[in-house]
Amino acid sequence: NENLPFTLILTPHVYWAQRHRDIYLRVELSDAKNLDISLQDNNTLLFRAQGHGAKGDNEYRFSLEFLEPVRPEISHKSTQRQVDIKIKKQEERWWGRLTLQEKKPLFLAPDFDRWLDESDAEMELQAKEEKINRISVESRVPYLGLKKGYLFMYNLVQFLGFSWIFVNMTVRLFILGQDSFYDTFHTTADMMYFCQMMAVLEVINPLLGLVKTGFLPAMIQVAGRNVILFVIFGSLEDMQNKPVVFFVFYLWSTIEIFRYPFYMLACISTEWKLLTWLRYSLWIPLYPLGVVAEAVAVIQSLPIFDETRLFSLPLPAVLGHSLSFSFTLQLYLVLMFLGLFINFRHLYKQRRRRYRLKKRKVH
Ligand SMILES: CCCCCCCCCCCCC[C@@H](O)CC(=O)SCCNC(=O)CCNC(=O)[C@H](O)C(C)(C)COP(=O)(O)OP(=O)(O)OC[C@H]1O[C@@H](n2cnc3c(N)ncnc32)[C@H](O)[C@@H]1OP(=O)(O)O
Repeated sequence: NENLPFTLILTPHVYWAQRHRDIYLRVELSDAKNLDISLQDNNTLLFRAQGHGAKGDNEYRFSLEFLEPVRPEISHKSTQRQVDIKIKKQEERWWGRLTLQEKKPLFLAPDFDRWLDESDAEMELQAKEEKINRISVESRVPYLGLKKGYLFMYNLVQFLGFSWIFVNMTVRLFILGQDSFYDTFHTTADMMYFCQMMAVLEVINPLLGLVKTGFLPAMIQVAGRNVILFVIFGSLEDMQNKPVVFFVFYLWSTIEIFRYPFYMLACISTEWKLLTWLRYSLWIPLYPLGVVAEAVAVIQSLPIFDETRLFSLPLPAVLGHSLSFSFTLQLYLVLMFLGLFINFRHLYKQRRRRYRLKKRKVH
């Protein structure tokens, strides 16, 4: 009763957190009724309600004089467990503390469920603004919808192609065992040709600014695979029934059945954590293994090129007959390990960037 001077005033526990624009208060009062929340002098919040708090069913009150002025509109929501209050700051800036008085009231504590420090809150704000900008730009520019549609379809087609290869090889491996190694090329090459020809778009896409991929890593990836597929396997029949084809195709398709669905989800702004982890982790064992398998294929092809003189370079008579293509391939072997180094570093950076960003968002 307001008229009785010795009435005991009960205060609920209040937890707080802030963002650059807002203050959040969580009042520990269950089944709160007769809520009276108001603002005095632009910076003092007065709270009164009946509910179940630390001292049982009672009327609870508190007041908070904020460090800086806040806006008059206060939104609140009373649930079975608590009362949530959101207050907008008048000036959009970070406060050093909540209250004007330096000493924190006893009933007040940080809300660690919502707590962010200033730099994390800045990141959150930036991410929100980026998302809003993206959505508003996307709704205004139909071309962006077209871009996402194109990328989604491209990734879907690649996913289906590589899944077909992967499943086909796996089933044959289970049924035929090691015998399946020898005719991988004849059973899957057409699909691999199709997928790898399509993959040329992965070099064009960054050039057109459609994806953020670097041109060089994409070029190394696509050119590297196409040399193996079209020059080593495609042009030498003797290479086509070697087991190395199995290992090369299997390593390529294993990563792609995770990478393309990851991109598909990115196109519709969705993420599955496990898929993201697989996309940014599987390359760690697969990439070096892939390069080793490709190097074995190149090494195995050297004597065949020497023998068949295919793609050999005619030389003036004084320098000999012709320069075997195997010399070019030996040079290529060195390039391959350079390519491995560049792309391994690139993928490592992409992984770090992805997980550093994620970590910051989680806080
Ligand atoms: C210059 C002449 C060179 C001649 C060649 C000489 C050397 C040859 C050596 C070659 C060695 C190759 C060996 C290799 O063939 C062995 C294997 O492949 S073994 C199997 C394992 N392999 C892998 O794991 C590699 C798989 N490939 C890749 O990861 C990519 O091709 C690569 C270019 C290497 C890296 O990808 P990227 O840079 O795109 O990284 P992100 O996935 O993080 O993407 C960056 C952002 O762009 C968005 N993005 C990219 N592509 C798409 C797409 N198709 N659709 C939608 N969005 C896409 C992606 O979402 C990222 O966006 P955000 O940053 O917002 O998340």
